[in-house]
Amino acid sequence: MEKLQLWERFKDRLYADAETGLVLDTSRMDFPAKFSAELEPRLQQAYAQMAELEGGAIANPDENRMVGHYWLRAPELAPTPELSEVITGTLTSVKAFAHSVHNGNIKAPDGGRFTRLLVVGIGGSALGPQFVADSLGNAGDRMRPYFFDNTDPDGMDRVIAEIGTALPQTLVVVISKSGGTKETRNGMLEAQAAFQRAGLNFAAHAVAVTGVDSELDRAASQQRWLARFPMWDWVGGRTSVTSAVGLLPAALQGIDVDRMLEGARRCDASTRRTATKENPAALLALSWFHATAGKGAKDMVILPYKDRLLLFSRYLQQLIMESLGKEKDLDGQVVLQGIAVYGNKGSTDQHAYVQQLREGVPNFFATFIEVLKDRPGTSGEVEPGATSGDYLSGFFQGTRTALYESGRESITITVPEVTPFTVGVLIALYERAVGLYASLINVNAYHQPGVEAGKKAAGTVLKLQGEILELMRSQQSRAFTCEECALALARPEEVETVFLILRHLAANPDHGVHMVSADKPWESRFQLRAVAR
Ligand SMILES: O=P(O)(O)OC[C@H]1O[C@](O)(CO)[C@@H](O)[C@@H]1O
Repeated sequence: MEKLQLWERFKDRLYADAETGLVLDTSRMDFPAKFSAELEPRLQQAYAQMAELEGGAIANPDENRMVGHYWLRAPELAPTPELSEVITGTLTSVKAFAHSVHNGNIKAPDGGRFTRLLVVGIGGSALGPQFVADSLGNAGDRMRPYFFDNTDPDGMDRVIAEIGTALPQTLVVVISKSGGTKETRNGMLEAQAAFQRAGLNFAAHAVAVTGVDSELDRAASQQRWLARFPMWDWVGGRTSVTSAVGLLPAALQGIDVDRMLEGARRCDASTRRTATKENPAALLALSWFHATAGKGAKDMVILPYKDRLLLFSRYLQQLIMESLGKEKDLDGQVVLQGIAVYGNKGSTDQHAYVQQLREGVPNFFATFIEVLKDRPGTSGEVEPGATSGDYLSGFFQGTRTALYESGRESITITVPEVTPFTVGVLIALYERAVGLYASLINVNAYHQPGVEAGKKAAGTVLKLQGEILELMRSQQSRAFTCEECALALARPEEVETVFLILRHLAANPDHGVHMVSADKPWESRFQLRAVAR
C-alpha cells in the first residue's frame, strides 16, 4: 500500500482520547473494512457479556466466581454495598498504612524508618507489583523495592545480600491470594530465616496480603504481623494489580496510587463503549483476532520503546497467556487456544531478535508502545539537530516501517509519558482487551486449570524424594544406582525421576547424599552420609 494510502488509513482508523491520553494506531494491521463488519455482531455480544460481568454475573463459571477487578477502581459498580465498602475501605487502609510508615508512626523495631520493601510473591502476586515498581520507580522513592518471586535459594540470597545492612529497616510484604502457594511459602520462610540470622523479629517487619482466613492470613494473625490486607476470590491473580496486591507495594514505594486507579478508571470508561471504533480494547481484540485468525496462529511481540516499560511484556505474558491459553472453550470443546507473548524493549531488541522479525518466519504481529516524552527536562544533542530521544523515536518509526514493508503487521499504542496515570491506563486497556477477546473465542479468561497440573506434579516429585531419603536412611551403608533405588521403592517406572532427584540431592549438602560418578551418569551410585549441620 502506498504511503499516502497508508496515511489515509492511519487517519481513518486512528483512536485518540484526550481523557486517557491514549492513541491507538491499527493502520498497519491489514484487515479489510468488511472484516470489522463481519466481527461486529460478535463484538456486540462481547460487550453484552462484559456488561453482565461488571454487573456481578458469574463470569468465571468453572470456579463459580464473579469477576470484579473493574470494581477495584469503580467501587460504585460492585454488585452490593458491602463489596463497595470493602473495596473503598481496603484502599483507605492501604494508603493509611503507607502514610504511617512514611511518617514514622509505624517504625522498624530499632526505632528507625522502614526504607526497604521486600515483596514475596509469584505470578500475579509479583509480576504486577514488579511492573509498577520498575515503570514508576525513581532513586528518590520513599522505599526501595526488592522481590522474592521464585523458590530459588541463590536468587533469594542475592536479594538479601543486596539489602545488606538495611535488613533492620526492611518491611516484608508477603502476597498470596490463595495463601498456600509453595514458592511464596518458601520465600516467606527464607525471609524469616534471614531475619532470624540477623537477630531480628520477623513478625515486627511483616505484612500479609491474602485471602481472608487463608493459611497465610491465619499465620500472620497468630504471629501478630504488623498488618494484613484482604484479597477476594472475585479478583484473579493476573488482574489483581489494582487491588492491595499492587497498591500496597506501590503506595509504600511512594507511588501515587490514586492516579494509577484514576487512569484505570478512565480507561475502563472508554473500553465500556459499544461503538467499536471508540473502544480501544475492542480495537485491540479485533486486531488480535485478525492477526491470529482467532486461534493463536501468530505470536504477539510487545515492543515498548521505553526502558520503564521493560517489564510490561512479562506482565502481559501472564495476563494474556494465563487467560487465553486454554485447552477447552466454554462449551467444553477442545480448542487449544492462546496467543504467545514475548518482547522486551526497543531499540535494544533491534540488536537481538528483530533480525528474525524483519526477514525470518512471519509468525508474529508487533505491538509498539511509543512514549512521546523523552525525559523530564531537556536533552543535549548527540549530533547536530538530534538528541538520543530523537534516535529512539527514529528507531521505533524505522522498525515499524521496515516490518510493514516486509509484510509484518503491527499495532502502535502511544502515550504522552510514563506516569501512574498512564500505567493505570495501559493495565486497564489490556485487562479489557483480554476479556473481550476471550468472548470472541469463547473461552473462560478467568481460571487457570493448567497450572494446577504442574503444582500436583511437583508434589509427586517431592513425595518421591521423601521416600528415597527414607530408603537411604534405612540402608546407609548401601550405595544405590537410580535403577536399584527405583526397584527398592517398587517404582521401576519412576527410574528417571529417581535419577533426576538423586542427581540434585547429591549436588547439594543439605540431605547428605553423595554421588560416586560413573562413566554413564545413570550408573552413578548414591549414598547417604551424616550431614554436618
Ligand atoms: O497469589 P497466589 O494465590 O499465591 O497465586 C500466585 C499465582 O499462581 C497462579 O494461581 C497460577 O499461576 C496465578 O494465577 C497467581 O497469580
